[in-house]
Amino acid sequence: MLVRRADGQNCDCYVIGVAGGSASGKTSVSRRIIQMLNVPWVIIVSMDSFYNALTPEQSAPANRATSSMHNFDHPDAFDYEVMVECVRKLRQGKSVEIPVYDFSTHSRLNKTQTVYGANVIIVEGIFTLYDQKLMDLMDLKVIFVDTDADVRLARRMKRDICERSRELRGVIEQYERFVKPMYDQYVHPTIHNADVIIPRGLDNHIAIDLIAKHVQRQLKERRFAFRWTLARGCSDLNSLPDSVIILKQTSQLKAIHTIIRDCETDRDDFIFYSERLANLVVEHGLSLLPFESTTVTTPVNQLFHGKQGYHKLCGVSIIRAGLPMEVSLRKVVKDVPLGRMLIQSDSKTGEPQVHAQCGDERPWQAPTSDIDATIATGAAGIMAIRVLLDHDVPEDRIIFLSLLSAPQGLHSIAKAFPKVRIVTSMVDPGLSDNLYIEPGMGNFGGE
Ligand SMILES: Nc1ncnc2c1ncn2[C@@H]1O[C@H](COP(=O)(O)OP(=O)(O)O)[C@@H](O)[C@H]1O
Ligand SMILES: Nc1ccn([C@@H]2O[C@H](COP(=O)(O)O)[C@@H](O)[C@H]2O)c(=O)n1
Repeated sequence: MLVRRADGQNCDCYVIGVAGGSASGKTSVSRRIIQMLNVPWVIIVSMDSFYNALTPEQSAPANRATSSMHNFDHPDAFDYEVMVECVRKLRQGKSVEIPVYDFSTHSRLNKTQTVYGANVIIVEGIFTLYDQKLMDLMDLKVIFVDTDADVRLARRMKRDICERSRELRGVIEQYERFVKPMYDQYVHPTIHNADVIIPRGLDNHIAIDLIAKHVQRQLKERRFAFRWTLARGCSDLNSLPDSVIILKQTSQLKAIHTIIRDCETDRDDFIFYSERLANLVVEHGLSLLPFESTTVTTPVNQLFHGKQGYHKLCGVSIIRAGLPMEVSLRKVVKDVPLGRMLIQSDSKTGEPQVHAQCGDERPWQAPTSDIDATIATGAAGIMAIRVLLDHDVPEDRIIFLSLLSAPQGLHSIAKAFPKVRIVTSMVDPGLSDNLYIEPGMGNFGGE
């Protein structure tokens, strides 16, 4: 069953907004909710990242001396357009570049942080319940952390001096001139937009527990949605994303596929020919690696100008379907470090879940080959790639190798991770009602 919201959108993830005065505990409450939720892929997006950059005049050294000269507590201090676009994309499972804000210089740094879509997105900030377009993206709108003003001032003094390089006098001046009046005029009235109000913030264990349980229930109800949303999210099955590389459809390749797909083929032949197919895919994937020029001396004392590159490679296979391909990678690249991931389908829902990850003694390095025998909806592939990204593997260094794919899965992975290249030996027309590739090659890697 595909769960749909009243506005007709697919429920692909759950967005919670956390609003409240400065130092009321928004960040702390958001982190606590993550702990209590205990689900994979939860991210916090802070409004602080979307402060407008000061004008050159405002940021001149003379004016920068104290933060009490600028009003950072007025709703206009934020770039809602960019923020709404970021949250919208994250909600669709796409990756975004979030600006990095520096509180000591009141400016955006020249770098961004790549954030990937998640199951739950927590958006926190003083004005998260101010902008209608932002609130329209929220499922739980949300928690207004209402904490006493004197408690907030005390926390803010401590935090701003220790973490934001501020002087005590400046913190108090800023508080009296901007923080307090803006809170009374603009922040506090947004309490009317909240679905849930938490007095005392982090100390209110019961309220936080209730919220976590509510979100868990909602996620449970939607657990069918992930694979179905991916499968149905692709409208154009005839064209494929640019990041997909399909092996040349030669007669030899088709002959190998014919043997593997034939239900009459015996086990030995199946293993032999699927290994041959895996070798072809692995070899093609390796040809995409960056190679450096090098020169060697031949046995007749002549120079040969060649290439080298395998030393930075690491393979990660998705258990169990990816294991036969691991053998091919080991055959082609001697001593390649290998990691493995177990992504199992939930027995009732079929939803993929990461159960275990293990690497060999060497850390996962870039470039990395992520290998799975088939890509159907792309759900397991997306999970596997997220794990690699969490281990700081750059997206553009990941090459996903697969023997057989469905267009839906290729589109899903490419939409979420456009920089990941996907090599596959063949693309079948589509998916069956129970989300198997058709005509397919059966349960590859099964008993
Ligand atoms: N219930 C609490 N008890 C004690 N300190 C707290 C509590 N909640 C938050 N803090 C502290 O107050 C400061 C501001 O909290 P934070 O969660 O960052 O607030 P916000 O995100 O609303 O600005 C942090 O140093 C945090 O550790
Ligand atoms: N350059 C800046 C930008 C913002 N502030 C203050 O930060 C507060 C919001 O952040 P919280 O984590 O406390 O929600 C806001 O009240 C601004 O006054 C700043 O001091 N300098």
